[in-house]
Order: sequence, then C-alpha cells, then structure tokens
Amino acid sequence: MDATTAAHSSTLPAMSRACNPAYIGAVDLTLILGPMKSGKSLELVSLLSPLQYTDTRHRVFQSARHVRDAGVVSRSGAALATVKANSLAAALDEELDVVGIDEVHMFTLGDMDVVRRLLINGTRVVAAGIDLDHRGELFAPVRALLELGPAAVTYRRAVCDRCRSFSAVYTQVLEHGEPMIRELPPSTALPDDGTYTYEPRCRTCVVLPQFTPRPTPARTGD
Ligand SMILES: Nc1ncnc2c1ncn2[C@@H]1O[C@H](COP(=O)(O)OP(=O)(O)O)[C@@H](O)[C@H]1O
Ligand SMILES: Cc1cn([C@H]2C[C@H](O)[C@@H](COP(=O)(O)O)O2)c(=O)[nH]c1=O
Repeated sequence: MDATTAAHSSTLPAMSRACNPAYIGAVDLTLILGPMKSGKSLELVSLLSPLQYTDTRHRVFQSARHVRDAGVVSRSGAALATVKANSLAAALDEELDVVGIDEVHMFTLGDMDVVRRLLINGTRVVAAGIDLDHRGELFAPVRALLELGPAAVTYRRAVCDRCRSFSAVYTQVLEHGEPMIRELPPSTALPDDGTYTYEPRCRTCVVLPQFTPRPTPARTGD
C-alpha cells in the first residue's frame, strides 16, 4: 500500500462516520473547522437536522455575535433553526443528548469550559466554526476544543477567491476592498454586516497583518 492509499484508508472511515447522523450517537465531541464558504454550515445541517425526527433531546446554539443570519444558513440553501446566545451556560440548565454549536470561534474560553462539563455529563457536542482568525492564528476557543481531544475533526477547504484553487485554508479580511493589515487582538470576533468583507484564500494568496512575532518559549533541555 503506497502512502496515499494508506492515508486515505486511515482518514476516510473516520470522516464518513462523522458525516453520518447515526454516528452522532457514538462520538462525544465532533469539530467542523475551516475558512468561510468551506461548507461548515452545510455539514452542520446535514449532521443535526435529522435529529428533529428522532426523540434525541437536542439544541443548536449560535453566537449572537453572528449577525448575518437568524440561524444556521448555508450558502447552498440548507438551514437549521438555532437559539441565538451570548453564552453557552444555558446548555447546562436542561437535560440534552446532543448540543450543536455554530460560530464556535465567537464564544469565550469560559464557554469552552461549559463544553467540557457537557462532555463529562455525557452530552454529545458538535461544534462548527472558522479555525484561523484574521491574523492566521488559531482562535483561542478552537484551541481549547482541540485540547479536549475531539473524537472527530473535519478540516474543510474552500475555493480560493483569488486564484480559484480548491485549497483555501485562510479567511482574508478586506477593508474597503483591500486586505486588512491592521493588527487587531488575537481571536477577535468580527461582524459580517458590511464593515468588512471576507474571502477564502490559499496560503499563497492570503495577505496577513504584519504583527510582532511572539517569542517561542524555550523547551527544557534546549
Ligand atoms: N469560494 C468558495 N469555495 C467553496 N464554496 C463556495 C465558494 N463560494 C461559494 N461557495 C458555496 O458555498 C457553499 C458552502 O457555504 P456554507 O455552508 O455557508 O459554508 P461556511 O459555513 O463554511 O461559511 C458551497 O457548497 C458552495 O456552494
Ligand atoms: C476572519 C474572521 C471572521 N470572523 C467572522 C465573520 C463571519 O461572521 C464568521 C464566519 O462566517 P461563516 O461563513 O459561518 O464561516 O466569522 C471573525 O469573527 N473573526 C475573524 O478573524
């Protein structure tokens, strides 16, 4: 078996299980990550919308900071009703089998502790959001979720809006049509109300702010 075949045989079963609604019953934490327009909402709807036809006690939360839509609305047309929330604390107030979270990068680190407690209580969690902020760095809440050891992580890609390769991993923030090179604090939640525009971009085409690199911590023994 060559390296490509080996990689496919080890990743495809995990991905197809994660995309199967029945499989939600077996995994504790599922993450759907990627840049804007990569189909995260489409996948979230595909995973969670069948639950409304079952007895599964579930609720889907979406950050109230997300002002573009009233619920999960994929550009492909698929949609899902959500509870708009500033915090995830309410998820601990009721007995739920499954909690869905959309725009998870817009919640706080305290909310990621709510996720940890939900998992300890046996609630399955499916969370979707962009992984990399306007600086090209991992959002702190997404990092906290990865540190919880998710059972399944789907990294999605979009088509680069500049060179049209199917390899966009960043979300380029544009101000007045030009790449925003102002440095905002890491993990800043940005509105999608016309203040900024956004484009999925590949590693070659993205233009990231020129921020001051953080010192690399020394390792013991270095
Ligand atoms: N640059 C692009 N790359 C990939 N899909 C795109 C692009 N522009 C528009 N689309 C459409 O957007 C859909 C995904 O949108 P959506 O589910 O809203 O993604 P996300 O939630 O990740 O922002 C794709 O299925 C495709 O029809
Ligand atoms: C780059 C970047 C984006 N955001 C915001 C902008 C949008 O409201 C969402 C992502 O929308 P999607 O289509 O559902 O993927 O995230 C942000 O808050 N911070 C950023 O750095």
